[in-house]
Amino acid sequence: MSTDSQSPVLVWFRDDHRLSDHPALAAAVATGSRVLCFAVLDDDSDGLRPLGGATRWWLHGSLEALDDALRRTGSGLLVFKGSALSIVGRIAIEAGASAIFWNRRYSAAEIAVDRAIKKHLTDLGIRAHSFNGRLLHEPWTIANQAGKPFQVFTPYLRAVMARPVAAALPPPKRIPGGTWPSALLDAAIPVGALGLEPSSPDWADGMRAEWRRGERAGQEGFERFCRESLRGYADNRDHPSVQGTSRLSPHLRFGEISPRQIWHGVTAEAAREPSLARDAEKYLSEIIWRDFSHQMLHYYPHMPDRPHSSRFDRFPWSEDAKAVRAWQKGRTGYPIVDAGMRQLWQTGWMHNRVRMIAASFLVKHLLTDWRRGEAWFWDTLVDADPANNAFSWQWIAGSGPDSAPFHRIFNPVAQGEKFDPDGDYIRSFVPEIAELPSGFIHKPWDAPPAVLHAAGVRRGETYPDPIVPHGPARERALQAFRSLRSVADLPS
Ligand SMILES: Cc1cc2nc3c(=O)[nH]c(=O)nc-3n(C[C@H](O)[C@H](O)[C@H](O)COP(=O)(O)OP(=O)(O)OC[C@H]3O[C@@H](n4cnc5c(N)ncnc54)[C@H](O)[C@@H]3O)c2cc1C
Repeated sequence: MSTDSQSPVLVWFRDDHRLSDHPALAAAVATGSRVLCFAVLDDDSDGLRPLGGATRWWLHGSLEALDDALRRTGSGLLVFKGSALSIVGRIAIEAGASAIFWNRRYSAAEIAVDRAIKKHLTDLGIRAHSFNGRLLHEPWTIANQAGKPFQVFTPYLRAVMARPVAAALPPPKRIPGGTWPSALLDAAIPVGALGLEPSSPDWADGMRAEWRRGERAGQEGFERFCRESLRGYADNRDHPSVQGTSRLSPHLRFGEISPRQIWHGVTAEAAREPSLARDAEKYLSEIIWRDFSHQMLHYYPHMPDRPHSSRFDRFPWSEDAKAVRAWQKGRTGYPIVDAGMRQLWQTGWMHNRVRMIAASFLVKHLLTDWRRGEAWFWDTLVDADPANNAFSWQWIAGSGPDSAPFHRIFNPVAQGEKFDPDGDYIRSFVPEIAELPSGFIHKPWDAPPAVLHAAGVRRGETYPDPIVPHGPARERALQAFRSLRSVADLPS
């Protein structure tokens, strides 16, 4: 790739906040030109969903860490705010750039923005080069025998497993940074002035205590996972009181580690130690779920907004604001649901098994439209991801492609007893019932008065009774689902 060696080239970072395995950065450095790096906080482009509170908090630390890493390597990061379409052309012209490099994005709205920018730059004689830095395989590279996107995960998984994954690139040793023109230095906004971190009130203490943001933290987290938790992952991943999963989701969300790095790292572990094969395969299948949900969002851009299966268009959702509030605050009276919702509020993350239980409770026990839950997770998860979040909510609601059937309704007590048998997870997030013996921790309402008294629990006062009884709520959900079927079966 040749460029005018007098002119700088630009690298536009977008949710790929790392130096290693960054194909756009590597290609920019390979030109031999000076390399100027920037990011854009874009809350304004049509169709791009503004970040929620927790991801804004993460983004602050992620951009600071990226700037720091770029500075240590010879460059640095400028951050601009506004619609990318209006800003990126201006940056390229004022910087006198000969070319711009970025890693591709996959939602329809993102692609539309990128295409428009590319055209604008090309008209100006500035070359735009794009790469895959986000997925194992881009959506259009995996198709079924009819050349169509897979709708079902298992054959998709098989197709991916049969393919090689491109090697992960090393970080550049040195980036030949350049000088930004003063007009752009003036237009850029220091990360601290972007207003990404909450101030009054500052609700991020729990997240600060839980997480380190940035590439180094992501890479170290991955090494720790391989050392300590990859063995046993297939069994432990369902137990929320065990450190059994990688907790890499926010790092993957912001591209502080790439799926290729994970793929090759885990594959190498399994090659070194064949007894890890089952755990490695299970873990890689989760990384493939991530690719699959990105493929789905790419081909079905409505995924966050409306049911994929149109029969759910007329689902008789109920609007019980008080019940939704109790769910959000972790006050439903079902300890496993409440523990999950409080973990989410305190730390910005929730264990996958508990996400499934809590989401199912909202959609099926409370008959709340899954979009309400999706929006709450979007605002509160540090890993809130347009593809994974929407796809997972539709999966739970039964309206998505290859979903759990609607009539599979989790019993929150049985789920708690199965996956948190001693109640350790519940005890860490629902302290007001922590003294209950394990036999009652999942159903405090069954505990005799003496047991409640000894544990300092006053039903309905220190801890709520269930806001809906399981049996009737389950019946109501099934009834609603049946009504849908009969409506769908009517001749139109
Ligand atoms: C209702 C609901 C909403 C969800 N919303 C999100 C979201 O906004 N962002 C998000 O990253 N994940 C989401 N998930 C998927 C999953 O819960 C998280 O990816 C996982 O809990 C993250 O923890 P981990 O990194 O320790 O996972 P691990 O078990 O260590 O998995 C490794 C990685 O694989 C990917 N992955 C794992 N499970 C899934 C899955 N079911 N679908 C797609 N990718 C997966 C993630 O990138 C994850 O970091 C959601 C699940 C549910 C049920």
